[in-house]
Amino acid sequence: MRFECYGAATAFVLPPLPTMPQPSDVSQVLLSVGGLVGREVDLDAFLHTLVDRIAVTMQADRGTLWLLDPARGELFSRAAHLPEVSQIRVKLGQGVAGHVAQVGTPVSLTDLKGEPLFFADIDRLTGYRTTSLLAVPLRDAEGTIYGVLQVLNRLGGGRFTEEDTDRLTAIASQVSTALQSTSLYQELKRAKEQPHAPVGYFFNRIIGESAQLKSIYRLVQKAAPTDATVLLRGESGCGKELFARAVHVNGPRRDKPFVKVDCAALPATLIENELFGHEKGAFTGADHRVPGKFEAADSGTVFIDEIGELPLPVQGKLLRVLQDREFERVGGTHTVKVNVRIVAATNRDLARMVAEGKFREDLYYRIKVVEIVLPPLRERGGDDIERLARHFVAAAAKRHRLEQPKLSAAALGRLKSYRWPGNVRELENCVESAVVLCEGEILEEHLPLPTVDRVVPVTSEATASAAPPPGLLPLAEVERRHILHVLEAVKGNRTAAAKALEIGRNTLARKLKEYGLSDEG
Ligand SMILES: Nc1ncnc2c1ncn2[C@@H]1O[C@H](COP(=O)(O)OP(=O)(O)OP(=O)(O)O)[C@@H](O)[C@H]1O
Repeated sequence: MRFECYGAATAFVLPPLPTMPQPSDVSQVLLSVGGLVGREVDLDAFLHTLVDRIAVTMQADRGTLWLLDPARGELFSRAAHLPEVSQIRVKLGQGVAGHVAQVGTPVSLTDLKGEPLFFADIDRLTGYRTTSLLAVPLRDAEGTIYGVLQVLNRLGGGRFTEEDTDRLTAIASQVSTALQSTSLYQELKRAKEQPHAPVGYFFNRIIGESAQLKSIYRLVQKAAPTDATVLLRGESGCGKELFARAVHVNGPRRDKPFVKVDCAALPATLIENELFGHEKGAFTGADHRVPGKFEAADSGTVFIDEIGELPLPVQGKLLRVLQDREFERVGGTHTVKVNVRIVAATNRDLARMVAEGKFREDLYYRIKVVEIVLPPLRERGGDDIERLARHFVAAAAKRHRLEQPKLSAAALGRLKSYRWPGNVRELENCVESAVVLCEGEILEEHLPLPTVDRVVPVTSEATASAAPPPGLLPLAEVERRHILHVLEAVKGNRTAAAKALEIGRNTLARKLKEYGLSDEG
């Protein structure tokens, strides 16, 4: 069994269930859930609501929707009351769910001690104590099993009755019908058509259905199961790290560490140390041997973010890791062998850096074995912007425990027409701010967006003009906003911001002061 943590997200913690819910009948669960399907905004949220409702209807403490990953012969928890871990995977035939998926008949258990079907490892690892359990198979329109619906711990004690089994079976058949109108169904269909393409948690936190993103999903699906080095290119905030994680969790190293090194966040002098570690006595104050990220990631993946910032001497050392999987720690002579996959990302034009002698050509070719170019948000089309915006509205409302606001047509129009220089990260921040500031409905005025998007037409003539046409921003304002965008894009890292702006850190500090922006951090 494996526990997997997808992406940066931590386990999905659900609000507590109401105590002792009133029993309601099957049609009632599905009636309420049916309404949600039509408004599927976020598949994760939808599935969790579904599991919530099922648990309440079945008077159970917890519920799990397991799905089958045919390529690996495993079941994975696609949505569950599972605050302890992100996901559980079990082999077909393993545990009650694995058994039900294999034989296709429901199982109800109460006396779990010594029960051979019960896989106690899950309880041991989560710390949850299962006292009763009911699991039924989920079948598609042709009757093929593709998952299991399971509830745990009947409220008030005792076992799940035969009537409960019938009720959960009826729910399972209706859940299957409901799922057919979600993108999950497409995912399952795809898995059937391509039996070697495993399914599950691959893109489940990546929002986007545009043609560009779909072709990227296909590329990731091809590249991930291999050990090929992947280079992700794209503007800041367009999802490079998210896709780097998708490459990792979809590959054979998914159970091993995913270790990130952000070259833009580190002074050049420290990058070598960070990647390769150092020996005791390597420099003043080095009183222990400290392993670097490559050692920490052994057997896993090292994600090198902003690889274009790597100083030339360190580039040589990285090349050796890529060629021979070995290196020496800083200040050491002992050769360390590592087994890592490398995924790198950049928003720089590496080919140009090669031409300018700033990036080693041999390293460039070594890292771009598979090159994935992520489109800027503005090129992904209005539909993807809308999907992302709705997803972020729901996520921000949940995070801040606010009622989910509506998104007015005008606000949505504005979001769709804006150019998003900071890409998805900027959209995420913009929507979050609007969710916090609005009252029940996000209007255009709640969106912290400039009234004029394009900085190009704003010239010194415009600012000098005695009567500038309305709507044109003063140059200083454009600069102020641009600095803010850049800072947001680099998560407030001033060294990285100064680099992106091609100005010194001191100049940046001066400008921040000048524009009344925080001088901190
Ligand atoms: N397709 C997407 N679906 C959902 N969230 C996304 C998507 N793309 C990006 N995000 C979110 O936007 C933010 C920025 O994404 P990420 O950090 O992966 O971008 P990046 O390209 O690596 O940025 P940088 O170059 O600045 O490091 C994150 O919070 C991420 O979760």
